[in-house]
Amino acid sequence: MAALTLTVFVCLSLVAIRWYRSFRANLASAKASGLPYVIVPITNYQIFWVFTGRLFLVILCKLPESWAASWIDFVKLGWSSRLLHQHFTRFGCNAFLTVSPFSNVLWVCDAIAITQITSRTEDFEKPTIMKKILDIFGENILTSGGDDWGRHRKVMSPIFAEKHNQIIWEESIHQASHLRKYLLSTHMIKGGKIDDIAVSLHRLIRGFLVTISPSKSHRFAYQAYAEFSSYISTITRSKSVAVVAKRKSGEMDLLEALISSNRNLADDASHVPSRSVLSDTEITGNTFSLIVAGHKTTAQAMYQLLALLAIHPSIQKDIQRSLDSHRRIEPASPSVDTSCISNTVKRRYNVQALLNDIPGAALLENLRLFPPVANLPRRTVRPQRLQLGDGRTVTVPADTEVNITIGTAHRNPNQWPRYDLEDADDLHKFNPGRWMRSDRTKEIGVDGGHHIDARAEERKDSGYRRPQKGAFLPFGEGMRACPGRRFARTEIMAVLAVLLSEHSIELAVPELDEAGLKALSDEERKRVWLQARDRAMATLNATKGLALKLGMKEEVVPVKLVERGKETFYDF
Ligand code: HEM
Repeated sequence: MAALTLTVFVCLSLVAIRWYRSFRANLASAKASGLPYVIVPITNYQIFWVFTGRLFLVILCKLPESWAASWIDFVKLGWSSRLLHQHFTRFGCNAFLTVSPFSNVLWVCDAIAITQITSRTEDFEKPTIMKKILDIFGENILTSGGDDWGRHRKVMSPIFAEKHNQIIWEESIHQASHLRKYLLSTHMIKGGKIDDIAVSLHRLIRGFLVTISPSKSHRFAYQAYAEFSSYISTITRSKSVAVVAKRKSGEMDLLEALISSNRNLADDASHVPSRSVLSDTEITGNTFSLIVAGHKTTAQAMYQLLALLAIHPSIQKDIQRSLDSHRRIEPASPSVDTSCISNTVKRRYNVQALLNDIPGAALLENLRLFPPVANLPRRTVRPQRLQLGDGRTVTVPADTEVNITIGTAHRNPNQWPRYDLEDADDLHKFNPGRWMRSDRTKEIGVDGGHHIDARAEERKDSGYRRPQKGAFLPFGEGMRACPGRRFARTEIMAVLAVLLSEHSIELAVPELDEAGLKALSDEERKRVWLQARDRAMATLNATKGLALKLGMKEEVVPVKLVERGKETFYDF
């Protein structure tokens, strides 16, 4: 027993010495960096903290405020989405370091610095923690780096081509028509908790693939993993067969296009080294990456936009007017037959016209306020010089975890013009008008920012005001920017067209049925509406970053779909 105690004591002492040394080194490099810094006991990047932090936080939160006030926020996941600019203001800088025995973390919402970080992909690389989590079905575009990433991107690029937009539009219209039918039959999306496969996958990782664990959730997670693996393999095999038949006709869906692109490179192996071709496992990994990168992000953006429109009926009206004005004149009756909505809407709208008008501006404003990807993680291997917007040049130490806080960058008062000069809270408000070049009613003062176009490609297809480069990046920036952004925008426009051309989305009040709502006096109705609106806004504001959702159940805003003109709350 004494020997065991001694061994444990020696081991713990060695670990403590190691941590102390590493802390000293991290502190010294933070001091030399020229950046403000704060000392914290742990970083969110420690995998064991990601999964157990909530337990320890219960204890840490009981510490006297004088001990913990300076650092407690930084050990909580998603602090930047909740507190936004608060700590940046405290440090008087749009970038600062947290220093711990494990690593230094750079938190940054400075547009000039962000642009350098996202463009210097070798200096600021993707961290390996993502790799451990997202490689479970095979290496893929999300987790690879350097030449390997180039290989994945090259094989995948044909599936993001403009010509596939039509498939996306049509399929989205089709799916949205089902959603519309569902909403009309069940009356509302009930407020409640979200659960999905991502939760199961998260549990799987947390359970360290424990197939024989006594925990029900671990076993459920393993089952989800096994079923999903088998689903992806089956679908990939069947698509491989389909590709052979469809290769000439050019009528391939996205997965078929991916497989075909890989085969084309394989056929061309005499000109291209064969290592540019993806293995079967990598194809499976990339199929999974599309689901991870494309599904949750777009679903989240769509949900938030619908909730915001239910909270802002007058903006919803503007969108409906825009849908009306962009509706092509049909030779047949303009009234919509519910059974064939997909065909009518498919023919009626031009997605680009919608993107260029209020619906597109509302989407941008939604992505500004609630970017589905809240943080972009990067990492330095060597010390890196970085220029900040205030003119200073600092040195980010080697082995620093870099965290671009997108949500904070999107509401950074130093980089964003105010739309409404009289409203101090303007940047926290949903105001699609701020994007419209034609809306010159309230011209804006910019503190240190300029209106310059972020991407030539996006400039081409929109008449929007563009914020300073690095200040708006819901789809990332630089070489690793989201290749699916056009898809996402098309999908979301299709959903708006199907749901809002003949109907309105309204906040639901689960505690009152239709009869109860009808019986209310105007004054009571207004009170109920204001309460529902404040509750809904609080729910949206409490939404944390997407990555966090992998392990958490979140409240959603309850909404319902009603015929246009028969809304309960439309006149407030
Ligand atoms: C509103 C919806 C979406 C948002 C907000 C979004 C956001 C992002 C962001 C921020 C990144 C960059 C990550 C980084 O730099 O670390 C990214 C990358 C990526 N996205 Fe999206 N995305 C969306 C939809 C989609 C869709 C629909 C697809 C596919 C169909 C997709 C596929 C990808 C892929 C493959 C990457 C990795 C690119 C690379 O590393 O080269 N995304 N996305």
